[in-house]
Amino acid sequence: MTKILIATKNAGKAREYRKLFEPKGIEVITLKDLNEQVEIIENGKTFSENALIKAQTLTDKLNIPVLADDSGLVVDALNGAPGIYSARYAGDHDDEANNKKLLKALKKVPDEKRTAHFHCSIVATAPDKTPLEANGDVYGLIAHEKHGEDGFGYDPLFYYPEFGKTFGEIGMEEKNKVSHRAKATENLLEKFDEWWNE
Ligand SMILES: O=c1nc[nH]c2c1ncn2[C@H]1C[C@H](O)[C@@H](COP(=O)(O)OP(=O)(O)OP(=O)(O)O)O1
Ligand SMILES: [Mg+2]
Repeated sequence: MTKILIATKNAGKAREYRKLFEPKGIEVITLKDLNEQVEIIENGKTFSENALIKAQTLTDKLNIPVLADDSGLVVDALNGAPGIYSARYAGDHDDEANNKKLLKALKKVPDEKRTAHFHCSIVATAPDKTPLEANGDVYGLIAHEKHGEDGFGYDPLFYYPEFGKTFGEIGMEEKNKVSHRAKATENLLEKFDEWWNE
C-alpha cells in the first residue's frame, strides 16, 4: 500500500485527507505518527509558498515523499483577510477566538457583501523531484453566527449556498464532495502518477 506523509499538525485536515485518500488505497500518516519533531517555519507570502516550505522541509530532513497543504479563508470585505494568517488570526490556532474576531470584523457588513472563499494549495515533494502543486477553492458567505458542530476551523461560519447550510452542519462526507481541499486533492491526483513515475 502506498503511504503518504501529510505535513500537518491539524487534526481536522488529517481526518479529511484520510477520508479522501482511503478510497484510492493510499494510507495517510501525519506528523503525529513520526518519532521525530521537525521545526517548520511557515514564512511564505502565499498559500503555495507555505505549502512548499512545509513539504520540502520534511522531504529534505526525512528523505521521503511528503504532501503539505496550506489553506485558509479569504474574505472579500476584509480585502482577503485572514488569508494566509487564518490559523493565527486572533490567537495561535484558537478556532473559537478566530471565529469571534471574524464575526466582529464583519459586524456591520450586509449579507450581499459577506462573500468569501476557502483556498487550499497542496504541494507534493519527493527526493530529487520538482515539487508538484495543485489548488482548489470553494465559494460561500460568512454567516452572522456559528451554525453546527461538524468540521473544524471556520466551518461553522462558512455558509455554502448550494447546500443551504454551513460547513459546520454538513458532515465530512458532504464537505469532501465540494471543499477546497477535495478539489485541490482531485487536481493533484490527476497529475500525481505522471509526476511520481517521471
Ligand atoms: O476546511 C476548512 N474548514 C475550516 N477552516 C479551515 C479549513 N481549511 C483551512 N481552514 C482554516 C483553519 C486554520 O485556521 C487555517 C489553516 O491554516 P494552515 O496553516 O493551513 O493549517 P494549520 O496551521 O492549522 O496546520 P498545519 O500548518 O500544520 O497544516 O485555515
Ligand atoms: Mg499552519
